Amino acid sequence: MAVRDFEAAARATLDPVHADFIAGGAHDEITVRANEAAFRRLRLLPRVLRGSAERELGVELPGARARMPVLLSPTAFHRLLVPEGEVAAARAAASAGALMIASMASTVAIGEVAEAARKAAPDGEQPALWFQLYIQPDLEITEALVRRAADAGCQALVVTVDSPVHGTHERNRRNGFHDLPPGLRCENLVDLRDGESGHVRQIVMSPEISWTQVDWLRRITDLPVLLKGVLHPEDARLAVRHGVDGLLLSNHGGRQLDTVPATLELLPEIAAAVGGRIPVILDGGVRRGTDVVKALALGASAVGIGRPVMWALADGGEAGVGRLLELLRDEVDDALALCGATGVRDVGPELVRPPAPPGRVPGSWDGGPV
Ligand SMILES: Cc1cc2nc3c(=O)[nH]c(=O)nc-3n(C[C@H](O)[C@H](O)[C@H](O)COP(=O)(O)O)c2cc1C
Ligand SMILES: CCCCC(=O)C(=O)O
Repeated sequence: MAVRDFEAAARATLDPVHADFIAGGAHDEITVRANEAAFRRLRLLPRVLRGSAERELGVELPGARARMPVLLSPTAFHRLLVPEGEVAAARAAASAGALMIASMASTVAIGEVAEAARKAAPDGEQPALWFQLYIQPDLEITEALVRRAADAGCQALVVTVDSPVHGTHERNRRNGFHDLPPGLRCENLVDLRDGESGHVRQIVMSPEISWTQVDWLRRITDLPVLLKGVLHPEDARLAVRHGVDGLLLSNHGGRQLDTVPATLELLPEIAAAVGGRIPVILDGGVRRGTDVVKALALGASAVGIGRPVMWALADGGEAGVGRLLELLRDEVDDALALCGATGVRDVGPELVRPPAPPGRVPGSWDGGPV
C-alpha cells in the first residue's frame, strides 16, 4: 500500500460530498496539482558508501520533540469521517511519535484531543501537540481560545495567515456543502462566550488581521508562535523580525489563492530568507518518503501532510492513520538509507538535482532554542 492508495480506499465508503471537501482546492485547482508535480520534477542524487545501520528520524521543533519528521497539518472536521474524529488522529499520532497540529475548527474540543494523545503516547513520552489558530478580530475570543489550547497542554500556536477571506472551493459550492451536519460542531468555539454554539460561521476570516495582532499574540502567551501560510520571502523576513518562532511554508494545499507556486518551489528562497534563524516546515503534496527527503534537502526541518490523514482516517480511523504514519516512516527511513544519510540532519542541498538556484542555498535551523 502507498500513501496515495488511502484515497481510493476511503472513497469506497465515503460520502462523495465529503470526498470532494477533502480533495478540492480553490478555483481551477492549479496549485493543488502543482504541489505534487513539483516533487515529481525534482530528482534525488544519492551519496554512497557512507551510511549507518540505523537512521535518526527524530526532530526537535519549537516546544516539542517528535520521533519522525512528518507531522499532521491541521485539518478541520474529523468527525465528518469517523465518530471519534480528532481523537482517533491524535491517538495514532501520539503512538507513532508524530506531531499533530490540531485545527481550531476541530469537531472535538482541544482538551479532549490532548487527553487522548497523552493516554496513547508510550510511557514517559509527552505527545507533541500544537494548536492551529485563526486570529479573530475579537481579541477577547482569540485570547480565550489561546487559553484553552495552553490549558490543554499544547506546546505551540500555529497561526494561519493565508486566509484573509475563505477560499472558494467550487466543488463545495456545486455540492451545496457549507455547514457541518446536525450534531457536529466546532467544539473549541462552544461557550467561549455566552450562547456561542460552535457553528462554523463563528470563525471569522478577516483581511484586517495584521502584524499588530501577531505582536499582540506574542505578548499574551509564552507559547512559541509559528505562522502558517507565509509564501513571500519578504514576509518570511518580516516574520523573523517580529520574533516569530517558526514558519509553516504552506499554500493551504491549494485551497486559498489558486495559481500560487508549489511550496517545494518556494522552499529554497524561504529557507534563504530566514537564514537558519527559525525552523521552516513545509506542507503541500507530500506523498512519499522521497518527497520528505527532498524537502529536508532544500532546508525544511520537517514536513506536514493534510489530505492523506483525512483519507486514512476515513478508511480506517485510528488504525488507518497509524498505518499511514508507519508507511511514511518506513519510506523516509528507506530513502535516507538509499541516499547514504545517517539521519534527517544529514540531508543537504547536494542531494537534489537540479540544485537550488545560486545565491539561494538554504541555511538550516540547528534545532536550538528559537
Ligand atoms: C479537508 C482539509 C481541511 C483543512 N483544514 C485546515 C484548517 O482547519 N486549518 C488550516 O490552517 N489548514 C487547513 N487545511 C490545510 C492543511 O493544513 C494543509 O496546509 C494542506 O492540506 C497540505 O496539503 P496536502 O493536503 O497536499 O498535504 C485543510 C486542508 C484540507 C485538505
Ligand atoms: C473554518 C474551517 C476551515 C477549514 C479549512 O481551512 C479548509 O477547509 O481548508
